[in-house]
Amino acid sequence: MTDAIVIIPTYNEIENIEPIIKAVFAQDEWFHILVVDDNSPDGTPQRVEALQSEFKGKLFILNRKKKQGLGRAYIAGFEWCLAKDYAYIFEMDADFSHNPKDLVRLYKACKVDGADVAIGSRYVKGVNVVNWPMSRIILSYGASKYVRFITRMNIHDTTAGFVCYKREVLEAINLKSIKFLGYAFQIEMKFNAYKRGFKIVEIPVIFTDRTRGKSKMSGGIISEAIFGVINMKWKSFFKSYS
Ligand SMILES: Nc1nc2c(ncn2[C@@H]2O[C@H](COP(=O)(O)OP(=O)(O)O[C@H]3O[C@H](CO)[C@@H](O)[C@H](O)[C@@H]3O)[C@@H](O)[C@H]2O)c(=O)[nH]1
Repeated sequence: MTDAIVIIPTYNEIENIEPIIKAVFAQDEWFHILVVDDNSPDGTPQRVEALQSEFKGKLFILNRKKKQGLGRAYIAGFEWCLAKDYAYIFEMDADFSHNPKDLVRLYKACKVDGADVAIGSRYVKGVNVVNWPMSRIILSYGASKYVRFITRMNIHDTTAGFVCYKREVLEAINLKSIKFLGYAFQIEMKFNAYKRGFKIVEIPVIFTDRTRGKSKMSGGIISEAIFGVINMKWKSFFKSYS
């Protein structure tokens, strides 16, 4: 019986979805996968469904009606996983920017070494990013520094999207209260775990930019993060995290 599931959010990932599913199952035969798709028009959900008979009982898909952002997709995925009895719930991109081989390192950090949240971190020592344009590195690294300054969280990679959460963390966070839609969602989740005193560790990983398909990064996602973080910190003065 497995205790771990990897959530992979997808929007138009037809070129990546089959290889990433196979790469995850190749790491650990016990991992399950939940793909959360926002009605991708490129056939991503149909490709997942076609693979379900090959990976019976361990590959699941949550089909959502329309594109509502990374945050909403993950919240729906977390709720799905919490309704089952998974103890370790992962976030991972579909596009191989996160190396599936690192899944086991994050898993062990939680299961063996006792972390509540294990972050696959690009910025523990310097910048471990391959093939990103300089503008994107500056944006991401700058965002992490900015968030660290505003929130005072002792985390280097606050926007990381490669994370293992212990079930208890997701149960403690009021998921309905998580408002951000884009990558700021990643910051809000970590802030909530940090405020509640959960043990958060950063496992150094190398992030490699996608070679297939397109990033969904947009100006709206950036401004949500810039202004949203200040708002989140301000509201935290009046909020109880117990
Ligand atoms: N279901 C769904 N999935 C989405 C949506 N937007 C993005 N995704 C999926 O979420 C994953 C990450 O999206 P990308 O658009 O590839 O992200 P990125 O630009 O490479 O951004 C990376 O860096 C961010 C900032 O550091 C991270 O916050 C982010 O998680 C990711 O690792 C991919 O699997 C993509 O298909 C959405 O609205 N809905």
